[in-house]
Amino acid sequence: MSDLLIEVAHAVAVEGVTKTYGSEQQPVVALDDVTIDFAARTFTAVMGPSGSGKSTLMHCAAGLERPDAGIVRIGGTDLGPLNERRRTELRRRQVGFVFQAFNLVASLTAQQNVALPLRLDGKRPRQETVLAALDAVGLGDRAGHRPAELSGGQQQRVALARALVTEPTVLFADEPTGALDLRSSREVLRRLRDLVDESGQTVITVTHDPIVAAAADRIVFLADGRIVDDVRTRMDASTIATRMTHLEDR
Ligand SMILES: Nc1ncnc2c1ncn2[C@@H]1O[C@H](COP(=O)(O)OP(=O)(O)OP(=O)(O)O)[C@@H](O)[C@H]1O
Repeated sequence: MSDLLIEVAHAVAVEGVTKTYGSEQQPVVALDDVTIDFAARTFTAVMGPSGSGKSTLMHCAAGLERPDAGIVRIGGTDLGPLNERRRTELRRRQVGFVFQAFNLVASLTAQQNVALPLRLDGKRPRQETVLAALDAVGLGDRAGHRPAELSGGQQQRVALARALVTEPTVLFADEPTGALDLRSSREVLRRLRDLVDESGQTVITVTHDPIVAAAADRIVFLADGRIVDDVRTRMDASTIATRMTHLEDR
C-alpha cells in the first residue's frame, strides 16, 4: 500500500540511470548513475553546463531513449520491459515534449501540426480544441500558416501547443524559451507555471535562463552526467546565475 502511494506521487522516477555514447575505445558517459524522482504537480528546472547530460536525462526520463542501465518509471509504469509499441502508447497518452528541434511537419499548417498527436492516437480532434491550444500560446491568428511562414519563436510556440493539446500528465521541455523574445518567453513561462498550478500537470524543463529557473519549484544542477545540486526551494534569478557560473568554472 505505501509503495503504491509513493509511486503515484511521482510523475517520473529515474533510478540508477547510466547512458554512454561513443565507442568502446572512446566512451562518452552522458549520464552516470543518476537517481531522481519528479513529484506530480511540480515544476522542475534542469540546469548545467553544455554537455553535462541535461538533454540525455530528458530523453531517457521521457522514454525516448533506453538507458544502458537503470530504471525509468512514468506514472508508476516501468518502461524497461515495454516493447516499442507500448512505450509509444504510454508516451502518447501521458507525455508531452517540446524539444530544441521542433519537429514540426513542414507540409502541414500550424493547426494541422497541433492536431497531429490526437490523430496519431486515433482521435478526431475538434477544431475548437486545436484553436484553443494555439490561442493559449498567442497564435490563434496563425492557424493556417505552415512552419516556413512562421518565425523561429512562433514555430517553438506551435510545438508547445502541440505538446499541450493532449493534456499530458508530464511535459518535458528542452529550452522552451530559447528562441523566444522577452515577451513571448514570459508568456510561455506563465503558461508552464499555470499548467502546474491550475491544471495539476508536471513540468520538467531544461533551461539556461535563470528567470525560467526562478519560476520553478525545484532546480536540479547537472555536471559531468551527475546531479551535483538539488534545490527544492524557490531561488531568485541572480542567485541561480551565480551558481551556474560556479558550475561552469569547475
Ligand atoms: N547521440 C550522441 N552520440 C554521441 N555523443 C552524444 C550523443 N548525445 C549526446 N552525446 C554526448 O553526451 C554528453 C551529454 O550530452 P547532452 O546533449 O545530454 O548535454 P546537455 O547538457 O544537454 O548539453 P547542451 O546544454 O549543450 O545542450 C555530451 O558530451 C555529448 O557530446
